Amino acid sequence: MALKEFKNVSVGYIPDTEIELNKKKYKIHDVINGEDILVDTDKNYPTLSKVLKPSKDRIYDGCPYQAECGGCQFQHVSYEYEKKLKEKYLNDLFKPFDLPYIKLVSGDSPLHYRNKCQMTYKLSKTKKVVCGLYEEYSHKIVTISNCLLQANEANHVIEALNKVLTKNKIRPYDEKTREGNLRHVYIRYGFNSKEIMVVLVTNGEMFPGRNNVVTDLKKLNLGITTIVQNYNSRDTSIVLGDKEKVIYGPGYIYEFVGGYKFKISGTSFFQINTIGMEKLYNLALEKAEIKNTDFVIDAYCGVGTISIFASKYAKKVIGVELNKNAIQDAKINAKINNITNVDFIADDATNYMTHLAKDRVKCDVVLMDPPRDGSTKAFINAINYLGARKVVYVSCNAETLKRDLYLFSENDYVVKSITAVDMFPRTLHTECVAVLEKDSELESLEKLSKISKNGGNVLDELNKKNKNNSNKMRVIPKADIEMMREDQYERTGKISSKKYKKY
Ligand SMILES: C[S@@+](CC[C@H](N)C(=O)[O-])C[C@H]1O[C@@H](n2cnc3c(N)ncnc32)[C@H](O)[C@@H]1O
Repeated sequence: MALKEFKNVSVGYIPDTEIELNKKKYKIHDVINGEDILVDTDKNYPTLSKVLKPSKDRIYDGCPYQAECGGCQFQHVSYEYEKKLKEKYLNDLFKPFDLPYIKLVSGDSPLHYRNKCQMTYKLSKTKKVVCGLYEEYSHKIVTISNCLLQANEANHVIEALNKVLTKNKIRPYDEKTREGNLRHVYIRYGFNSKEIMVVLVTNGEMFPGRNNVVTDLKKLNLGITTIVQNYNSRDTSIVLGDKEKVIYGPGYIYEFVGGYKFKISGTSFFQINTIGMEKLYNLALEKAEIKNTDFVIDAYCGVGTISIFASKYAKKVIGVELNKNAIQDAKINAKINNITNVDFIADDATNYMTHLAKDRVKCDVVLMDPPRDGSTKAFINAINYLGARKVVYVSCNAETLKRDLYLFSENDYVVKSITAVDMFPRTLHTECVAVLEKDSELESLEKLSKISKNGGNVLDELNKKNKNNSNKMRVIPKADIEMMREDQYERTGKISSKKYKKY
């Protein structure tokens, strides 16, 4: 083994360091700033062999799969150190906005917090059915029997299920040959309801041995309340296909959060950290300062969780979401919680907001929680026309949040604060709650000049624009509407011709 020593390595926000070997650069994972390390240079890709001088922040009781598994990035450091790194990253990233210090609020225990688990399958050398997560940047499956982030209940089901699958000679799906049956198993666990949903993702509808697997699983009394078969025969790395069959139980589970009951189907989005989720929503609503006369829009609403949390403060809440199944669940969720001031609409959020803006609808507060790739320019422009007093932007991707905050700043909105909630301990991710206010033009200009590289020029532009528009009720120019529609078309490939109610 050829070993090479690197002293006092330097690490940024992500716990890896860059080394140079034969004029090529390589990333070495799982190191801490200032450590001396020994690197094995024999392999195709050099790897960490030994830490010669460990940092005081290094821990040794983290996950045994950390070196190979791509699921976590911080299992080798103390949780305190991880939080410090994440907080520093966020404060540096959002520095141009000149905000109060961004605090990272802890979500929950850093271990066994995930209510959702998703495993991929293969045959072991001894022909047993085993499962695990992918290696970083690859589709090589690292066999895992007890993931430290997943709920213990889900780990128990996975362990028992693997034995049942082996006994019934189930063939795991092979990505290369596209043969075999079982692709993934996806589990949802209700920490509060104690209900468990098992989704067997198969390569198409045919699943020989399915009935025996289900019978054997039920006999084990693991607390499984429903089993669903999801068909996915596409050549894709997306886990779930779009067709499913309920094999046992109702096909969904319920979960209780913040005193509300939520119905969750296999394909609907639900926050993966149940305790963190309640903290996140309460923080977002505290920041939103909703009044009982307010019309609130909850965009990208999923199964309606934030809308339902907001309903007790607002006069009316509209939730909009692309996934039709999630909207069906959201409507049921409002009903089972006896909430009558919330409506849900299945549509692309940009499309919906653009139509509202076109119809000169006004709203008071916008709550938005888009997926990782963030929102759109047209969505943000539309909020300007809807005149929301406040926007609370919940984001699981700080980079796209930053991009979108710039777009808000080009409109009449000022970013007031960002608070982060550590919903995903031991991984690189965090959830941010950004608060924006429609503010006096003067303050917008001042902020914009601070954050823009060409502050002076933008100021002149805005001064001109504001002079023309001052004291006038805004009328959306036709060209702007076309621009919004085009932008929306780029993202979704379709424009709805639906007509919308006015509120
Ligand atoms: C991060 S999740 C938030 C869901 C919900 N707010 C929650 O906390 O459970 C983002 C949601 O946006 C939905 N979504 C994705 N693209 C969308 C679009 N273009 N328009 C509306 N909703 C969209 C997804 O289906 C998902 O439910």
